[in-house]
Amino acid sequence: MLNVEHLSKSYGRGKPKKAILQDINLTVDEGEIVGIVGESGSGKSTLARLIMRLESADEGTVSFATADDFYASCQIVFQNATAAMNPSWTVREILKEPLRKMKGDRDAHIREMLEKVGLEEKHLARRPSELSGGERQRVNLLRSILVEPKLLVCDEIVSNLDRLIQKEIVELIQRLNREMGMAILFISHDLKVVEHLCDRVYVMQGGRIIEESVKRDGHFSFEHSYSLMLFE
Ligand SMILES: Nc1ncnc2c1ncn2[C@@H]1O[C@H](COP(=O)(O)OP(=O)(O)OP(=O)(O)O)[C@@H](O)[C@H]1O
Repeated sequence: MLNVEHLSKSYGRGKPKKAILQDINLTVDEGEIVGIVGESGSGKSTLARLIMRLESADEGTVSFATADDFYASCQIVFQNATAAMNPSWTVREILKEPLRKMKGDRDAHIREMLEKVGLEEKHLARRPSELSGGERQRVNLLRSILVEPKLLVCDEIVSNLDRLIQKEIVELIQRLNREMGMAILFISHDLKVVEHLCDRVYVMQGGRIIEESVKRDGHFSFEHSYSLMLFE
């Protein structure tokens, strides 16, 4: 469904420029949950931005099988739910915004989807500051899935949450995948969460994908020394 081929990106005006991504190749199939792991600075978020067309690549292509309306097919959730939301808006206003092009009853659609992420109607009248961290991340997630995308890119979405809320959000992602058939590209440096959640994983180091593994019997297996060290 998502096909990334030979993607490269550099930043800076100097020569040589700083290479951030080099010859990245990856796929996400329909209904799959795919992880991307790697240490801080390895290029994971840059890759997410390129996949979402928020920035252009220097070389390579990102293609999406059902790309007739990219916005409706592919959505992203970022780590910092607080920064991602207008603090003066109510949850209802925040959720209505991505549906501005929708024909029909936007309120009814929001009410129907609220339940999918474990929120209630009482949350609609609140502002982000009146929600817990877990509730804020649910609103953030809900905002991205209201258009029922085929692919959801999650960039470190459980990183700043405590273990219990992390678990709830991971279960929520699993449910969205199961019930809505949504494919997930889950970017994280939390290897435990990735091993639990993902069917397949790519390991990034220094802007390159150095290894890929498919989960068997609940575990990934690696050969590259860097991946072995990460997952040790
Ligand atoms: N707009 C930019 N201009 C210049 N350099 C950038 C820009 N965005 C990212 N970088 C650099 O690209 C490298 C990769 O950053 P990126 O945020 O993609 O890594 P990451 O793996 O997501 O890290 P983290 O896990 O800490 O978020 C870093 O060295 C960063 O400083």
